[in-house]
Amino acid sequence: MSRFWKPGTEKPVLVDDEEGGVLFYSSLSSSSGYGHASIEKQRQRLPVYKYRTSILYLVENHATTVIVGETGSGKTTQIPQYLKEAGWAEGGRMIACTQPRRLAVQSVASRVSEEMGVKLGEEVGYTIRFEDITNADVTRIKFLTDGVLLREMMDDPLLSKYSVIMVDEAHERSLSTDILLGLLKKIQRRRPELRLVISSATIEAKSMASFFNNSRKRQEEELGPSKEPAILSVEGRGFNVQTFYAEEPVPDYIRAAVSTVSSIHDEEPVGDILVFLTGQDDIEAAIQMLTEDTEVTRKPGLFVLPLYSGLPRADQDLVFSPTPRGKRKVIISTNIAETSLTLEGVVYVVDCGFSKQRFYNPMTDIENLVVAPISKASARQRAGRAGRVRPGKCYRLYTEEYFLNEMSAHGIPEMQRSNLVSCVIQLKALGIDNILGFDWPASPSPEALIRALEVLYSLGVIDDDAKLTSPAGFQVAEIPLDPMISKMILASSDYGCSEEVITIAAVLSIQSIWFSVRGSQKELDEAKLRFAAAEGDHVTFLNVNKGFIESGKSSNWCHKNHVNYQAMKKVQEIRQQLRRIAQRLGIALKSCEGDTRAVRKAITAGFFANACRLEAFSHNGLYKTIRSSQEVYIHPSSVLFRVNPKWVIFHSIVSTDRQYMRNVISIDPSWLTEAAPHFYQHQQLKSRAQ
Ligand SMILES: Nc1ncnc2c1ncn2[C@@H]1O[C@H](COP(=O)(O)OP(=O)(O)OP(=O)(O)O)[C@@H](O)[C@H]1O
Repeated sequence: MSRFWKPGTEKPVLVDDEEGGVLFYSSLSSSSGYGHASIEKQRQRLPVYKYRTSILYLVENHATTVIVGETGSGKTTQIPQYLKEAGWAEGGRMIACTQPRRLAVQSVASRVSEEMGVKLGEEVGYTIRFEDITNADVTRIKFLTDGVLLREMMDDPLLSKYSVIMVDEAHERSLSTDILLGLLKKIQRRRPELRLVISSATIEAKSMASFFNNSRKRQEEELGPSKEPAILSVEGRGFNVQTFYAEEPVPDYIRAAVSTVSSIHDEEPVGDILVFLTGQDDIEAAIQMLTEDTEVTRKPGLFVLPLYSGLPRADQDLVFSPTPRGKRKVIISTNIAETSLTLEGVVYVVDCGFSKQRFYNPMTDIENLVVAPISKASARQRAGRAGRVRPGKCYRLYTEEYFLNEMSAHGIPEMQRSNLVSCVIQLKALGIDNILGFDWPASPSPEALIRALEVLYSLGVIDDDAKLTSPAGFQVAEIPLDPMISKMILASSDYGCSEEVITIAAVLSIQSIWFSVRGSQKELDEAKLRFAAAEGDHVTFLNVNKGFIESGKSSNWCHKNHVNYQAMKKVQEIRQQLRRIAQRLGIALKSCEGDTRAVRKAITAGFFANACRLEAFSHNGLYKTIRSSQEVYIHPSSVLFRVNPKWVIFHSIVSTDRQYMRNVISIDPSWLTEAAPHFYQHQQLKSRAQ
């Protein structure tokens, strides 16, 4: 196909054989105007339909049912509807279906409402962070992120309004999914009438079922549903997806992805292309290569769209819009498009084999976001974005040998590679006191838990008995952000700078506000200099935001200043949401009118644990963290790169050849003891200062 593909290796790895249960059915287009009878027919052609009776029988008779079925077989869109049709949403009860990602929640909710012929937000609705499209009186099927369901437990610990909770894409093992699974198991003991459905295309069904096996622990086994989980395997898939592997390892996956898109466009029949890369930077680089004016890469007829979580909603929605006539859509995405999504026109998938993943080391207390190889389960999910409404092709930018012999079957659960501060505060807010003894689907390391407790104690969020403090602990738990950011917002109230700190919190919630284009680093650096503040990146963000507002939120202004217009729009959206939450918590909205000392003190109140000091006599900008003496450097993207103030605080770490601090501000060390006297003793800072 292109120089990356070995002719003859067009083995359809994902299907059994030509006759292997391949079903053909025509697509239900969103704008098709098909009648309800036609929709019914389409639903009946999905592989899961043959299992409708078995699914309903198992849910009726087992507290937990684990359902495994190929991507596109109909689990997400159909099972909630079957449950509703069978009466599980009668008497004011609701059916919940969780997804790890916001985008998936929105898109499946809108699909299901369309299939049911109802208005989204009425019988079928969804809730994601900061957005609730449901109606408490009429919504019967509710799609939501697993994080949102966890938050609902704060008001309703037994989730009493739900009769069935379907945890979809459970193979992802995100932090929130695992906390949710642990808590649902607890709830089941108190609510025998609650039913759980755990579903995925690639889950280890047996181990999930054994986690939920409560049968030996209960006396009243004869009463109610069986406590032994049922496992159901849905056979059959939608359409054939042929898989192609790279002939040789690929040295530069962005270039390889671009070249594969070019080849598909030149040689393959119509159909949109979905490309998986790792993050915004990769995506922007690929888009630039695909649209730059050279004969090799510029392809007329391509309609290229980015897709990543930091993109404003309206721009994300473009990927679902019909492809313009005579064009081929190319969606270049992070793994937010990996699960549950059906992008109707997509026929070709290009998988780079990597994603950005968190890795936390409790010894150094450093969490990195690193580009790491994906698992086979992820690769299958990515391939599964093709073949949903017609046959498709998946191009893997790695060799078949690598896939078969080196790629791990499943990724490491996020619980075992994350900083657990957010997780612990959520459990505390739900009254789970014995965190170390909690029944986890995969236990986190005790060191990581202890580190998290230490940090929360120092933030003043938990007390000597490890209980949430009042009001600070409860307020921090209430803000749906990382506890360190939430604490920074709370502290801004004391320092009279909540407006500025809320802007900073909004900027820190997205990947980057800068528009970086390969080959124009110099121009970007120059643009940054126009806003650079001697105090560091956070204050620089305030300057950029001010410029953006003063320009009348102009895209032209952004373009001239190498600022990402989409990102700035998103910042304004998040800002408004955070202001509303702050008001609810009684935080006075106030500007410090340029008092950057106040702003930095508020940041220190949240991020004191990330303090570092420049090593004495360091000529190359070597810093050490105060807590664990880890060697770190200021990232070249920071305005403090080469400025090297003596004391700094960072927001996050990225690892490449070294550990780099991203988003850095300079501080006065006395603020550390002021903000966290338990964490830093004067002595410790003094000895470090020498
Ligand atoms: N928005 C949509 N437009 C057109 N067809 C759709 C849409 N959403 C779903 N479908 C059809 O319904 C099928 C089943 O989708 P569904 O999301 O329920 O499958 P799934 O088994 O949950 O897949 P996955 O494991 O990938 O999430 C798709 O393969 C597709 O044919």
